[in-house]
Amino acid sequence: MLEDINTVIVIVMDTRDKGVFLTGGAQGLGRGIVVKLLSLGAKVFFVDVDVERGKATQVELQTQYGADVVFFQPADVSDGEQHKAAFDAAVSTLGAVEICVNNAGIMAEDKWEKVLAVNAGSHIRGSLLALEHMRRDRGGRGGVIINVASLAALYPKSICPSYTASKHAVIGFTTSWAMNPDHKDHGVRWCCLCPATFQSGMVDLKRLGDLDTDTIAEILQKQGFVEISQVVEGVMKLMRDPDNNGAILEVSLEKGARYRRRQVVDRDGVSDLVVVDTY
Ligand SMILES: NC(=O)C1=CN([C@@H]2O[C@H](COP(=O)(O)OP(=O)(O)OC[C@H]3O[C@@H](n4cnc5c(N)ncnc54)[C@H](O)[C@@H]3O)[C@@H](O)[C@H]2O)C=CC1
Ligand SMILES: CCCCC/C=C\C=C\C(=O)C/C=C\C/C=C\CCCC(=O)O
Repeated sequence: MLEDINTVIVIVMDTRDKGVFLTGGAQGLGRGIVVKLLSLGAKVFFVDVDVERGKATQVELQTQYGADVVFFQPADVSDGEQHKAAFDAAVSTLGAVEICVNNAGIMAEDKWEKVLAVNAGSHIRGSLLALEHMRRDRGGRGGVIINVASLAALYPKSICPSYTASKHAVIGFTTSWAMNPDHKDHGVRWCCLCPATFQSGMVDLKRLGDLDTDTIAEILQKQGFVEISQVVEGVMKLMRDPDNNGAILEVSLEKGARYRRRQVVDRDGVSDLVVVDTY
């Protein structure tokens, strides 16, 4: 009797020896992603505007993983020149960048121009720098760009309109590039991460400008937090599947990690968008 064997072989992106450029890696989610990638054998170049914390993180991680696999450069990614200089330094240090994580972000409703410059501007610039470097049709190796958005990219949030606008911009930009007809030639995948609230420097109520901290504390208490480790696993999920492009991955307490939308790359080109869920 013949057995019915349905074997599905999934080849995941191997992160070993891959060059990674990440923004906002000194603490919080960025640091969590750096640690995970180092544990999987990647080489990471991270930047942060917080010089002291960045240096301390570099020293700690070099002691644990080796001086030749993790590098920190101070940079304010709302400044185009600093951002480009840091990306160029990453390429010359690592040889090539195949994974770019645009993670740096701020919440400061009283400084909306800065919020847009960091949360949207640096994600757009970082993506374009990475695309230009990675694209196979111009001599690169292909790769993946992960843009860290938020649940606030998917819903209106009356408490932080500028932050919400900046995150909606990230989704619009990333998913539009994912539909680019040259995808097959350039070989660069585009993904967005949309986590719910997790404990980090951003959830320091002293840093939230003139927002009503009592109300916020009450809301956060009621909602609860996802773990950074869950969010980091979401990043890995986006990164690993080499056919995954145009994905929006939500990570929430209620639903765990689930795709809102993704576009699977067909070997002959870019397939139709697969709408997994709508809101
Ligand atoms: N904490 C949360 O609940 C959530 C955060 N996010 C997003 O996750 C990302 C990471 O945030 P967290 O880890 O929570 O915050 P965090 O404040 O702990 O870490 C952010 C890092 O980015 C750095 N940074 C800020 N502005 C920068 C600039 N101009 N140039 C370079 N580095 C800069 C900070 O110095 C900091 O080290 C952000 O994009 C944030 O919007 C998304 C959903 C939920
Ligand atoms: C001003 C609210 C502070 C919330 C905690 C700090 C950072 C959270 C960043 C996020 O990206 C979390 C995702 C979405 C929540 C945004 C605001 C929460 C407001 C409450 C709500 O309407 O859900």
